[in-house]
Amino acid sequence: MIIVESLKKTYETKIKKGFLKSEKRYVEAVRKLDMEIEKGQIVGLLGINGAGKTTSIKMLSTLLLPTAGKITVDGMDAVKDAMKVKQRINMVAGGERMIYWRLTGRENLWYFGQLYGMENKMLSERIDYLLNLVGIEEKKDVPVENYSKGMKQRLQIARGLINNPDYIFMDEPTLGLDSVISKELRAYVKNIARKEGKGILLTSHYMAEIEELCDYVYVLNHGEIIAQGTPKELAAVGMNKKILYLGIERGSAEISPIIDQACRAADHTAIVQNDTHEGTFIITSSLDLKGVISRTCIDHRLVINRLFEDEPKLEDAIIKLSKGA
Ligand SMILES: Nc1ncnc2c1ncn2[C@@H]1O[C@H](COP(=O)(O)OP(=O)(O)OP(=O)(O)O)[C@@H](O)[C@H]1O
Repeated sequence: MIIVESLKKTYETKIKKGFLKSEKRYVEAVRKLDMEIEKGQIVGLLGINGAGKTTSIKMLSTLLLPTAGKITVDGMDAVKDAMKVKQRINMVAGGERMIYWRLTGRENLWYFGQLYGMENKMLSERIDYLLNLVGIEEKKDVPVENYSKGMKQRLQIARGLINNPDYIFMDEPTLGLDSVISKELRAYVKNIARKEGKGILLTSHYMAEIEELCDYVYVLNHGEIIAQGTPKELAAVGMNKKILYLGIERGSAEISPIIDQACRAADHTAIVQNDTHEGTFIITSSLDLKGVISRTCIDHRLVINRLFEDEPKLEDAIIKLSKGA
């Protein structure tokens, strides 16, 4: 398990003040980060631009030294035992960084495997396995510059798995990919966690991706965790009113006051919008009015053809949480 305790990163920068003078400036990119990542789990790290996600991932990947706090990877300190920790982790970045275009897919994996000091036979077997896992075996001897965007990103994932890490940090892995390729890539990410038992930390600007993939989510704002929970729990935060959609067969002008009165009797703040001709209603209330509506329709012999609640959206919750903080 990875345990992150009170992690902090302050960048020190210099601003030019005149010809010879400069002034020191401090940016508190991460103020206090506490989180846990278990093997086989996909954990999301969310936040608006500049919240501190990339800085956090860089510290977890041992690329950046924390100013304060502690990261423990399976009992090992990520700063003191950095060399041992490096063997257990890896990072996958979005876009086209960290791969060499002139080299083939196989040559890229060979190069990165050698950086980990892997023995030739073992590395060769690992590469064959990974090329197969991410589905680019057929193109393994083609230079990467001839790969499609999706293939390059699958190669990125294979590169991130080259040292057979227990934990992978993925920073925007589907950045710039179209929805078909993103979907395909999400399936690979899921497989890596579920079948290979890897612990994954994922940042993404695509909320649907976080909702689909993550078991647990941390929301970062100005370098601090302001909320955490399952995507469903977090999405519910953004929704303080329930929105019900009701459809009634053979809509007529008489139905409208019946539904309106029944809803307002249960919750006087309820708002009922309707289209009598279509027999459709949108009901906004702080209470769950499904039972009231069903009973009213039965009493008045009205046939319901649809009654469903609007699903709360993670995106709305994140915006609300960030604004509130
Ligand atoms: N090398 C650096 N030196 C100084 N300040 C930095 C440096 N890197 C990042 N920052 C600042 O730290 C803060 C957090 O940046 P970071 O890139 O970690 O956020 P982020 O959540 O990943 O943002 P994005 O979603 O835009 O990538 C920002 O205010 C940024 O300007």
